[in-house]
Amino acid sequence: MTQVLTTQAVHPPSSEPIVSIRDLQMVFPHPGGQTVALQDANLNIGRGEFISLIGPSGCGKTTLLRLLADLVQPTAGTILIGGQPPGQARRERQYGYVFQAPALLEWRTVLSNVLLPLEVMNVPGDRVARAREMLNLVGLAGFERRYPWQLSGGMQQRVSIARALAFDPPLLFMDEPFGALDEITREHLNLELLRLWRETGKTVIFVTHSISEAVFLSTRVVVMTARPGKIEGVVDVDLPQPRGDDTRELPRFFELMTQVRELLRKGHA
Ligand SMILES: Nc1ncnc2c1ncn2[C@@H]1O[C@H](COP(=O)(O)OP(=O)(O)OP(=O)(O)O)[C@@H](O)[C@H]1O
Repeated sequence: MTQVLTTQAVHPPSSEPIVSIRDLQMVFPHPGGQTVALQDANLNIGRGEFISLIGPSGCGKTTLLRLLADLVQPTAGTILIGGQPPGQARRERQYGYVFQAPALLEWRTVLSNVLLPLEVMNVPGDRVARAREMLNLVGLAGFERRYPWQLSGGMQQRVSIARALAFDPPLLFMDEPFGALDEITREHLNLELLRLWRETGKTVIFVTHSISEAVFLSTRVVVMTARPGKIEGVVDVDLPQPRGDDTRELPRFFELMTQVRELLRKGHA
């Protein structure tokens, strides 16, 4: 693993990592062979970091998120989330998960989509107030009674972020949440996400295919390589905070994009 620069996080990571990944390996068997989706992955993530995972298609980014979320079990290695195995972290609702597609229930209103996980888990307290608060946080106050099909793709993805935040988890896993959106909407949601990250102090692990999105959002960019999926290097993003549209004009922004691109090329080679 290559350390390229020093970390400059807005929420300085504590000495105790919130996520610790050690010698992680994931092999999927298939008829006639096996796919090594992930090999020798090692990474510590500090509380309050914003980590992007970037790499070619099939390099194991989603697999890594699914392993962290206890949706699949590794063939070797260990993961600790807040010092606990992923299964325990899941039971304690330590993370929210935002998928590439918003995956909202079409027959439920925006408010009741955000309420759903609170209802399913029978969370005590004023659930409606909590759901409204989350919708407010993602800029959707006033849209509570709309249905998903009445919203744009970007707004639907905001609803799914509000839903993932309903339990107020310290960690947010996001798998290419803005991949299907046009560039301007994506840039707008990037700004919104950074605002949310600053206001809440959550730790975010974000999968993307976009170099500029990764550099703009992150405190560190983890570059992965395909077949077998490995961590090629980690770029520490020392751009000043808070970031805004002018961040994209900084010479340092372009330098960091070049560093990420070079690591990606190295991985491809
Ligand atoms: N459940 C599964 N069974 C068998 N193989 C799988 C399974 N899940 C993933 N794989 C394989 O593991 C590899 C990594 O897949 P993964 O979806 O993690 O990649 P990715 O980097 O997220 O790709 P993309 O950028 O295209 O979303 C791929 O070769 C994929 O075919």
